[in-house]
Amino acid sequence: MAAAARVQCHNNTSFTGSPLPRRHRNSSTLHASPNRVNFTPLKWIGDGSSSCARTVSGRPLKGGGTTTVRAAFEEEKKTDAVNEVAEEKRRFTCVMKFGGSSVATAERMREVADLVLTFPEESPVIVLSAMGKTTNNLLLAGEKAVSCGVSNASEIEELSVIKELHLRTVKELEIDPSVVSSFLEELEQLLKGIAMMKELTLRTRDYLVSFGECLSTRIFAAYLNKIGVKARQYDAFEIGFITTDDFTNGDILEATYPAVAKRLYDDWMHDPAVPVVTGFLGKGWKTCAVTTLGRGGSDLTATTIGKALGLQEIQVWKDVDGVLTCDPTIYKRATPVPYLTFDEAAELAYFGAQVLHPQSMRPAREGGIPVRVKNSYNPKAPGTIITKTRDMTKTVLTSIVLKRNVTMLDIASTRMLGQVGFLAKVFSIFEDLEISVDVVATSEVSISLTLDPSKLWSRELIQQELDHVVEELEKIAVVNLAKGRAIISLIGNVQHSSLILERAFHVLWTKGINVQMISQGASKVNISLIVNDAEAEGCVEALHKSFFESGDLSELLIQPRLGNGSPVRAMQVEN
Ligand SMILES: Nc1ncnc2c1ncn2[C@@H]1O[C@H](COP(=O)(O)OP(=O)(O)O)[C@@H](O)[C@H]1O
Ligand SMILES: N[C@@H](CC(=O)OP(=O)(O)O)C(=O)O
Repeated sequence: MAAAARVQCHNNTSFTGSPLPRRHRNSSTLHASPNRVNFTPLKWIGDGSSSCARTVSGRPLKGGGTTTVRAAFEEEKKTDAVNEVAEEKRRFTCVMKFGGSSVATAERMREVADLVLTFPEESPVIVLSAMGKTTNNLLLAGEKAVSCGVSNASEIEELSVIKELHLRTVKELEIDPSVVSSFLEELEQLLKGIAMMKELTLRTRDYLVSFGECLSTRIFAAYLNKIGVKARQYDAFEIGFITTDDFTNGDILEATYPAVAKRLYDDWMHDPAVPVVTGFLGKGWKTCAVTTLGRGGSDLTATTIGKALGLQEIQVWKDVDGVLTCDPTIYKRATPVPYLTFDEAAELAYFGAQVLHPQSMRPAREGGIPVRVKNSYNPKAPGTIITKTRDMTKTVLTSIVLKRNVTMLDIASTRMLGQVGFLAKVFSIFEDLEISVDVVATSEVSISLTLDPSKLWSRELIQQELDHVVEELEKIAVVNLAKGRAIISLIGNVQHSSLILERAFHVLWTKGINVQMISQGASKVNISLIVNDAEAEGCVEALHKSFFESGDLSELLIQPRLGNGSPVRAMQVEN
């Protein structure tokens, strides 16, 4: 990231300003001008009437007469003003998002603040998630409130955990507890309200979980101010993050980009301060109520800001050394993947790698902004850099992703409808019921597909919805429903699909595993295999050993030959 310190201006020259107000900077620099944090000392200061005048940039002025000198000086001032506006617009260089694990305690908040200050040439926008497990605790507290009775709402264990964590944090960071106290009181009132109503709607659920990010960002901004770094807290739903009204899973609307850019730039021009923005939250465009972007949605907040401000880089700081070859909690010998394309990262996230939010690559890809995944516990690790393209010549497999608890449906046509009508009808049933389909394999008269469990909120609902789906499908087909399946997604270069499949099937055959369905995504980076859930972890481990721990697979790549016998050139996958 240090390399990114040099900021590229619109006019294609570069400057090395330090717009980040920081404790090391003297206050006269900071307040040199209300609109400028970065004050470039003039090499020559005067009224421009001297015949031996030099320009502010130190170049001798052409011509000697007073009028000429003054005119040239005025001209340079104008150019400066234009450049200054260009510079001001380029004030923010990157967005730095820190997840819950990165800001779990006071100690972690201190370390994150130090980390931000380690890059003195950067001028970041900070995005934070809720501290540690706060989102989970808020959700549990809400669920308990529904049935605990008003008089017991204050005693909900998770409420005490949340209060204790945030009050301890402000105490340890030596900041004013009023930063959080009114929020904690309001949270308790909200839980009493839920207890009184005996219901927790999705809208209330979103409002409830928003307390997590509202608290963490207020604490962090107060801490930065305390250590002399001027910072300003923002609730995303107040600064233009406009979403659909799909509570718990809001989709960012286009209007967000200009609105967020305007607000952050305007505030910066008026009174520069490091923005500290709540991740995960938005405002429904019709209801004007607080929405959330789906679990892990702070990544999406960060990439949205990156695109809105046209930043140089989007950084997402996690508790792992980047995107790994598989989930380290499934198999601990996973290793970092240094480079990924947006396509690979999106596919990986969509198929269940918790490390990135599934939608978060979209704004980065649209804005052409590189995303760097780093470890806040180990900042020296290079991490993963995600870009539009990368050299895929030697890439076979990049990562293995496991999605558990998947339901598979085999749907065979009763031939009441023609081939086209059959497929259309099947998918319209899923559309009507708003059920998301993950992996599909189809023949003329039968379809096998899997349903995404995370799109359905609770277990009861899953059963209810499944019954409904089967009922509808049985009007046109014979349906076989199989629960307890898992999707193993092999993310890599599908140009080498034969090699990938040969390896994968050999490994699974050796283990006596029966693959129940296979699908190759149109994205050209994903091959999905469906196996029994109970066998899935063992499969991932065996596949990992074979693909990543037994020599360089690229050496096995046989240069494909064209018809005239010449080798195919190195391939660059375009997304
Ligand atoms: N392929 C993968 N690479 C890295 N981490 C993964 C992968 N798959 C799953 N994970 C999990 O994602 C976690 C990091 O994501 P997340 O919990 O969202 O971090 P944060 O809360 O810090 O944003 C890791 O601790 C790891 O367990
Ligand atoms: N706090 C929210 C949003 C988020 O992005 O969290 P994290 O960055 O810790 O995954 C959640 O837990 O879903």
